[in-house]
Amino acid sequence: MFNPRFEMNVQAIIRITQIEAGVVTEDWMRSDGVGLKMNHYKKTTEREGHCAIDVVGGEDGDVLKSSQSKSHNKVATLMREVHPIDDSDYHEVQPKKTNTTPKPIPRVKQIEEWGSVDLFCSNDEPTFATKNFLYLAGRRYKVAVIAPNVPAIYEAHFGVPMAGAVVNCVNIRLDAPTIAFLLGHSSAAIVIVDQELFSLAEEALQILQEKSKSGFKAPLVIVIGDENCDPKTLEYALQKGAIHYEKFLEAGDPDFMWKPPNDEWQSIALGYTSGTTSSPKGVVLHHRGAYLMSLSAAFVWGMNEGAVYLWTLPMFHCNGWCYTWALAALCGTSICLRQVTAKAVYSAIATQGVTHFCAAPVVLNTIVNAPPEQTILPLPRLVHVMTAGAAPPPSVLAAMSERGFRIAHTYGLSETYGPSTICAWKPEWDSLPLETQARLNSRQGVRYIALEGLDVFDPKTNTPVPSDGTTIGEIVMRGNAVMKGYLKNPEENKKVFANGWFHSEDLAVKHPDGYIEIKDRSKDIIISGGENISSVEVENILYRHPHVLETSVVARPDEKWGESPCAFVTLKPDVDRSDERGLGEDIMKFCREKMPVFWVPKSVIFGPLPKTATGKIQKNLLRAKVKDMGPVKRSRL
Ligand SMILES: Nc1ncnc2c1ncn2[C@@H]1O[C@H](COP(=O)(O)OP(=O)(O)OP(=O)(O)O)[C@@H](O)[C@H]1O
Repeated sequence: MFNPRFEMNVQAIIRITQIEAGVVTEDWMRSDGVGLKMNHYKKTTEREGHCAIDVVGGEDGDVLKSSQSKSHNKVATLMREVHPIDDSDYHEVQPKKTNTTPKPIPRVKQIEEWGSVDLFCSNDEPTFATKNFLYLAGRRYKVAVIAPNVPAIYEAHFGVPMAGAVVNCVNIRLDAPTIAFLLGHSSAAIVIVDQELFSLAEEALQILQEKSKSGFKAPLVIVIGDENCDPKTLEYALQKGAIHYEKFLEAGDPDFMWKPPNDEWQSIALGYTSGTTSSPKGVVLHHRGAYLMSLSAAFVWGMNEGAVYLWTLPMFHCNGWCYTWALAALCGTSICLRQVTAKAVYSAIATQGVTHFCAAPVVLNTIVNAPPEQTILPLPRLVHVMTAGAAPPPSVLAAMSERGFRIAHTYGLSETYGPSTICAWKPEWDSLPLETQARLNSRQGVRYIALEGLDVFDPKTNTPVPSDGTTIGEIVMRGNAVMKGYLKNPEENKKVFANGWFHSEDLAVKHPDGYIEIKDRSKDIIISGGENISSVEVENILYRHPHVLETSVVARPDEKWGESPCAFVTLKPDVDRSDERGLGEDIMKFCREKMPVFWVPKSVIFGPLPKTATGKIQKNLLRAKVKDMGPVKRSRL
């Protein structure tokens, strides 16, 4: 098998709970129960103000809602009769038997009743419906969460796995047909949805029902209310038969004692890739990986107890790179942002004592280009920023450092629980010029501590490339911090785990100091006249042009050279756009001075760049656009 099974009897979530609870009270020693976890939460909150969950909203980043002891255990309670997940889709472990005795319930009658009204459970008595539904759902259920960064999605990261279920946080920027596909593919038994996104979920479920023809089992729908949102969306959801999230919690049993997973290999989370290069694939993560990655997420960043973390990174993206669980382990405070703007980020830093946040490079670009009246500089304290998701241009890293942010650059994928490498800072870099520091820090770096193996392989020989900084190969990983596999996708699993390694499809070089540097994704590399051009390197140079706010370079078909670079550029707001042709020529001239001539983009197109919810530029859409434009006709080179 691709991921070695380990014999140590480690139970991920329990360990995390132990860390939280172990520092606080002897109570914990008596049991691993959730009730005691909550005791801990309560005590810590009262004593030290930790573990609070605040919602910061609006343009101003004001705290809108504070929630200090939400009942993860109650969520878990409601799901207690469910057996462990059957993972037979992707490995051979036999499902474990539960030792709870199922209650006799009128199975058929209930299923019919639930299927009948507006797709949702319409039972007048939510408690009854919920408990019974979960029993009926059996042991193969997943709980989908469709929500921005609000406290409920954080809570779901605990309540759902503690119930033995798998949490599937859905990208909220997807359209209804794609969400319908995901819900159908994962067979979500429960959908927890933010009131603002209820109509989207409703549309998705309608599509799913139509497509399913027969055998459609309507999931139970739970709606998260938020007093800061339009009350009409909540009323509408409730009218449609959705259960109010708070009522759902109230219906739980506070004395419920949760059970650890029987096997550390049991699934904890399902997340779909963002689909920037292909259709979304369901990445299944296990408890052991989540546990190890949560601890190393804190460790590599030198995060201490009591960190104040701003949720700029969506929790639906690789479970917030495992910082959801890491923050609980550290008794950290989570500041949630419904919408990320530069103003809200600076405001939260000023008013909430933020010490850490994670963000894709495009978010950093927004922060450095924020109008001066929105910024709070100098920063009131050192703010640590972790960036990943795309290659950060050195110019953006330098600008962030100038503003007093300390950047940790990491690289990884949904398939590796988020980060797999970190560009570990070397003391000797301290004395280097800022630009050199930024260039060194823009390399992807060295293996994360939780990951057993990471290398750059020659794709033909499957052996490591030399550490010469020039030979390009594919980044491969293996070990605990690699997913179990893609859900219901044996073909892809076979492909990505060929030769006992996970194949990332990212192309990189290894430098003599062992640090890796990504040159491109294999699908993004531009092949012009037989020569490889790294779109990342062309972009990094374009980012140095004074008028360029954002850029992305893709291959355009070229009659003479096969492909040639085409640059999409968003100009800074203060640039005079009356002569776009002149601006394009100026950019090409700038490129000619700074890069080999065959790298120079032959077309420059101005406009906003399409992005995913995680801030990734959607090169697939740009490629489709250049395809429509047709090939470059007469190449002068
Ligand atoms: N620091 C980084 N530098 C360069 N590229 C990065 C960095 N971090 C992440 N990436 C890119 O992001 C990819 C992982 O993204 P993610 O798992 O979010 O989904 P996706 O790969 O965009 O979705 P899909 O596989 O459907 O295209 C990596 O394979 C890599 O190409």
